[in-house]
Amino acid sequence: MSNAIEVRGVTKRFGRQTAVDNVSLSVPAGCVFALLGENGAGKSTLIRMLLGLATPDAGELQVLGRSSTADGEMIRRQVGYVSERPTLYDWMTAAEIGWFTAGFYGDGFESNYRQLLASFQVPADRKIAHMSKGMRAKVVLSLALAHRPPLLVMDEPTSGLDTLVRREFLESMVDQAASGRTVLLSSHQIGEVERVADWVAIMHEGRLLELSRLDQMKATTRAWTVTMEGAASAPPPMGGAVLAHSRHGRQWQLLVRDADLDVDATTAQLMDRSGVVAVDSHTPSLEEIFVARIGPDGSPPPASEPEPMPTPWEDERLQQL
Ligand SMILES: Nc1ncnc2c1ncn2[C@@H]1O[C@H](COP(=O)(O)OP(=O)(O)OP(=O)(O)O)[C@@H](O)[C@H]1O
Repeated sequence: MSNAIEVRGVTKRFGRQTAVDNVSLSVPAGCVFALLGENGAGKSTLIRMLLGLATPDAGELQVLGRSSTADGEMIRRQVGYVSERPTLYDWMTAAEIGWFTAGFYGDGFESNYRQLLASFQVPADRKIAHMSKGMRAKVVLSLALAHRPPLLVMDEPTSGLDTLVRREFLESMVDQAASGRTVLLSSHQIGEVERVADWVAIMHEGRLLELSRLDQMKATTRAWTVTMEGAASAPPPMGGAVLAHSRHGRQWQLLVRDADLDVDATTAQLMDRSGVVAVDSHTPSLEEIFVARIGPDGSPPPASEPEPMPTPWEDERLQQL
């Protein structure tokens, strides 16, 4: 199993601001990998370094086996990139932009591009200036895919699009991954990312807080509601790491990470404790996990640090793929 992207100990500073702080991660080939984080978390800076558009102060980045610092131009030729603020020539039609861009790529670009436009139902003879945001986004995606890149990198591709177009866009990401392409997606749309991502990394103030397969993250994390007889001043003790806790009257709400999670046994143990009258639990959404890790107002999480999740290169199951 090869990795499409390798990032090792990467730091990037702008003056006194550390935009990316000692980040290491791997993106396995053929998956949809989502980079989540609030504004200013460092996602775009990391993506720009991967594509050789910014230089790290420390660490190494590799994309498709090439060094981002030494081979940035070659990487940008191989990768399909949708930037946060893509620019298109407004006075061109969709077809003219394809013809223009084809000059930078090899044979087949223009016919692939025309097919992609047709599949997204974008009229080739329409001027960019006369298109909706959603239609422009589809032109940008068609341009990024027309040279059939093995890796598609998208920085907030769905921001500003309406729900239906966002959904269509993200579903096409899953199709891309199903056809063997790797997709790196940076996004604020946590609910939608949850529907498409295989792997999730959560960044906060330049640091990587979570890195895991999404299914593994959800299988090892549980949201508990424990109702007490009276207002207890401390939450009930839990096995595993408490990512966040809060109290509402007689109820404690806890988000707990436990690699050896046994819901029935934990429920029974909690019910056995004096003062506990009811225990309820559910698998948390990615958004609940995100908020617990980042803190509701962007502040650091209040409770104990969780065990780090296995990194892609340590995850035995992944190595067997
Ligand atoms: N060229 C630059 N010069 C100075 N500071 C920068 C520069 N680029 C980014 N930063 C700062 O680095 C930090 C990380 O920014 P970055 O754009 O990477 O975050 P982000 O996670 O992509 O946020 P957003 O989702 O808002 O785009 C921010 O504090 C930002 O202001």
